Formats: sequence, structure tokens, C-alpha cells
Amino acid sequence: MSVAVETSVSRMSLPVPTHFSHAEQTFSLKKRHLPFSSSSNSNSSYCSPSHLSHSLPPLPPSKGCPPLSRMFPQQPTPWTPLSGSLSKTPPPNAVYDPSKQQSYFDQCYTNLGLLGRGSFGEVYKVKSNLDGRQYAVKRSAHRFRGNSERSRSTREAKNHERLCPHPHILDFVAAWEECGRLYIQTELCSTSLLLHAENQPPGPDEPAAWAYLCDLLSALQHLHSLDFVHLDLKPANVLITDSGRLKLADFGLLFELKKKSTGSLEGKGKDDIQEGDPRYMAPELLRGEYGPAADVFSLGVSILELACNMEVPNGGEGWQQLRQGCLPSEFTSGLSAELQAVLRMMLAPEPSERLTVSELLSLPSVRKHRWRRRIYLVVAETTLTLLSFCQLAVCFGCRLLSSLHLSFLPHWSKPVPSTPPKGSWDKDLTLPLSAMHADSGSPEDDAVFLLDQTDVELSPTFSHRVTSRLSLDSTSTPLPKSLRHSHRSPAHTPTHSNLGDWSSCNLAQAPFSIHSNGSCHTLTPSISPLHIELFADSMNEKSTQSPHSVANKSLQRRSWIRTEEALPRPNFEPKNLLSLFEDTTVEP
Ligand SMILES: Nc1ncnc2c1ncn2[C@@H]1O[C@H](COP(=O)(O)OP(=O)(O)OP(=O)(O)O)[C@@H](O)[C@H]1O
Repeated sequence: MSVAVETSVSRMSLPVPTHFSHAEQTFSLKKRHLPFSSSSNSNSSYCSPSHLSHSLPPLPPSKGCPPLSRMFPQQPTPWTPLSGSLSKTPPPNAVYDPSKQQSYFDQCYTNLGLLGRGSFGEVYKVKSNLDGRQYAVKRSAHRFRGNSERSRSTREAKNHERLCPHPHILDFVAAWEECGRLYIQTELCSTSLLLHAENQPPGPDEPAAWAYLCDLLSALQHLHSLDFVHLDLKPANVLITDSGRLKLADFGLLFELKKKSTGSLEGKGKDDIQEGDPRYMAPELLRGEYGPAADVFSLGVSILELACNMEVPNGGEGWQQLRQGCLPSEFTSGLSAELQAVLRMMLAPEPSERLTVSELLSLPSVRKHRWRRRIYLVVAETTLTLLSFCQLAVCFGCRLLSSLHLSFLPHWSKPVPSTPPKGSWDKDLTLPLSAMHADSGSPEDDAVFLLDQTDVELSPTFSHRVTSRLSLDSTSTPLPKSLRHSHRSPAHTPTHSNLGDWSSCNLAQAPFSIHSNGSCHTLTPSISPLHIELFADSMNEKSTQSPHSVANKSLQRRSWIRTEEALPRPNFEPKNLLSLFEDTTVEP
């Protein structure tokens, strides 16, 4: 802003450039900002040193006088809803209990991590404990330092709420004040348009620029129809959803045109207006002329930046020439005549000469791209919805199947610790089964071991072996007879390694392990409850070692195999499956 003030440019006072080459030197290709850390959240790049050059540094605290909070000590306010949504329908007591010590945020949300930091505050990804969905919560960096700061924040939240819902405005959910800080809960997006653009390959991207233009014109049309002007439109203040839809955000500088009163919460007078980012600022704002045309200019600069993948100047010659209606031809020459013409009409120096949002939307070129954009978004969003629906269905199916398996296993009703202390695993791994039997005093304890053994069916190692076996079967290569025979030996005792596999079984993880290696669709539908029961029985018979019961079970198994063999099975033979189960207990 200081640069802008320094220059004190009005259109008349700016010298008309004679050699545009001077101006060309002031524009540059977009610098690519590498992520700051390798954390999963790409938005963390917002904290990178290169990003810091984009935003104005925060004012250092004054050393001359004590902070206001010390001069006027304030009692941090308790939780106060600031949005109509929260005032009308506060969360139920089961979710938020004001008598508890925990804050509203801690009680109502699970914090999933930091999304990014702005000059105003920090944005967190959260899961709502009320509906289980994910959102973004923006928290102001500092406590309010007085009533004017509080009312400005309250105004931002209330204005944001008034603008929603709209398909190209960031969805507002709730706002509240707690301990002197403002919290705003909004929909969760994937990133900001600025970060998204910086991660694109270098070079112009005109189709993307048209798409951005259509979305943001739609957002501005809505805003201007409600007599608001944004005054801070720039790629950093636009968010992008998973489907690629743009959402206008950050309404901290929103100005309501028809509100005269400066005292009301929603409106602010011209004296109260803060200036936005100088790179995107319309020239008439320096003369104190605030109107919708200023947003059109800022949008023009943003689209120029995104279409040409260039840095827009912060000041100097380039800044002035852009406000004289001169576009940097070395960057714009790669664009179509259509887009160049639209940019010229948006960047006209005089607000009265600039096209309004409605006029821009009625241009044939814009209408054509808007129509395409709508189709693209419908397809992208429908595909995403279908994908998440399929994911849900698969998850549900897996859970159902695993619970079915559980109910058919005789001993699984006894709770098994899924993650026992590591020491106990280690101990188990070093003991032969017989020694374990000797250690365990009761048959009940044996049952626990058996439960663990049956878990093997769902363990990653087991599924891996099943997969390899299935693939063997699918090549129609029969297993060596001797191997199969030896599996059925009643004298068999599991080895350490086998126990290791069994002991590493974790029921909670099991369905996902099977899925992750892609065998679930083959394995799960083909295992009948009877298979599992037989498997469990075979485990029992191995541990009890009663020749009589073994003979009986073998008989049952053989008769079952005959019955099953008569039925055509698409994937593999039951007898193969049975031997497969027994493979897990074979001695090397
Ligand atoms: N709803 C959201 N969903 C996903 N990410 C978000 C959301 N809101 C903000 N972010 C991320 O957090 C970062 C910081 O957000 P914030 O609005 O505070 O930044 P900013 O607009 O750069 O700040 P300011 O303009 O106030 O300096 C954004 O750049 C964006 O990457």
C-alpha cells in the first residue's frame, strides 16, 4: 500500500509511456513457490519465505508503550455466537456443555491440523463432532484489542453469512467469539487459487483463465447485486474445491455501498475502509472512489496474472502502466484476441469506461466459456459424488462381511485385545505352542490363542499368501500332492514363524489389509461361513490333538468337500481353499 500512496497516481498525473520496453522490464514470469515442508498439507507453503514477500509484514509491536491489553485489562469473553446460524440453533448439550472447562472449539471439533496462515489468523482443518464432516475454522491470531476491532470482525462474519449460499462464494457455516478471538467455520476447500496456480507447469494457460473468469464473474455478480464490493479480490483470496470450482473468500474488506451509517455493525463509512493489496488495486481507489468497477479491475489483474503465469508488479513503472490501460504485450501476445479484448475492457483506467460484471457476462465469448464451464463442473462434481458413494458402499460392504465372519466364528465373541503390549508379542514369538499351552493355565486361555489364530485369515500376511495362492490357482497349476497331504497331518504343530504371523493379526486392520492388495473382491465373496467354521475347527483339532475328534472332523470335512466340489465355483475350488487355510500352519 505504501508504494501506492507514494506514487499518488491519478490517471491524469501519470506520464504516458513512450517506450513500453521500460514497462516490460517491470513484469516478470511467475516465481514458483516450493512447499515449505514435506507435510501432507500443501498449504503449508504459505509459510515459506518466498510467500512472505507476497503479504505485507505484520506491524512490529510498539516498544514505546505497553500493550493495550495491559493498560485496559479485559476479561476474555466466554463463548458468544456471532452468526445467525449458531444463535438460532446452538449445539446440543451433548456436544457442547458450557459448564465444562474445555473451550467450545475443543468440545465441538477435532482439530486435524493447520491449513495455512494469513495476516489475520490461522486456518485449521477440523472434523465437526456434531455432524462428523470436515470443515475449515479460521481463528484470529490476536485477541480483540478493543471494541472497534471486535465490531470489524463481527461485521466480517455477519456479511459473509449474508452472502451465502452461492455456488461461487465460500460456504459460511458458523462464527463465534471465544476468549476474545473470532472463529469462522466455513466449508473445506482443497487449496487457494494462488497456490494452485503456482503448482501448474510454467507457461500461459488460457483455458484455465477462462474458467476462473467465469466462476469469479458469477461470484461478483452475486456480490454486486447485494450492493457489496469486495475490494480485495486476488488469487490468494479465492479458494478451489476438489472438483475445481472456485469460491470467493476473505470478506474482511467488504464494503456495503448503500449503508451510510458508520455506527452499524454491518456497514462502514469510507473513513473506515482499509485498502487491499496494491498489486490488484484499481486506480480510482486512490481518489477515494469505491464502487463495483474496482472489483472488475482487480479481477482483470488476477486473470492477467493467471493466464500469462506472470508476477504482477507491486509498484514502479509496470504498476503505473497497467493502470494506464497498457498490457505487457510480451506476455499477452500468446493469448487469443478474445481474451486480450476482455482483459482490456476490464482494465480500462476509468471506472466509467470499464465494463460492468453484467456486461462482461453478456459478451458472446464469455457466454460460450461459461456454458462449457457449467458442463465441466456438473460432470466433475457428479463424478466425485459417485466416487465417494462407491467408496462408502465398498467400506460398508467390507464392514458387513467382516462382521458376518465374526458372527460365524464360535470363539470370537470373547474380546481380543487388538494391540497387546509389544512385550507380550515378543514373548509369544519366542515360545513354541506347547510351551504356551503349559504356561496358560486354563482352556479359556487356549481359546484366546485360538482366537488369535483365526485372526490370521484377515492378516496382511495371510491375505498375501491367499493372493499368491489364488494367482497360482488361476494359472491352473496344481499344488504338489505331497504338500497338500502333509498339511492334513494331525500331528502337526505350528512353528514360531507361523505363530508370528498369527500373533501379528489385528482384526481392526484386517479388512483394509485385504483390500489394499486387491484380493478382497476375489477372496471375500468366495469364503463361506462354512469355510471359516471348518478353518476354526481345524485349528481346534490341531490344538486338542484328539485322534477321535480329528477323524470325525476329517470325515465331516471330506463330506463337505464333496458337496462343495459338486457346485461350480467361479474363482477357486473349496478344497484348494481348505488346503490354503492349512498352509498357514505348515512346518517349513
Ligand atoms: N476454507 C478453507 N479451506 C481450505 N484451505 C483454506 C480455507 N481457508 C483458508 N485456507 C488456507 O489457509 C490459508 C490462510 O487463509 P487466510 O484466509 O487466513 O489467508 P489469507 O487470505 O492469505 O489471509 P489474509 O488475506 O487475511 O492475509 C489460505 O491461503 C488457504 O491456503
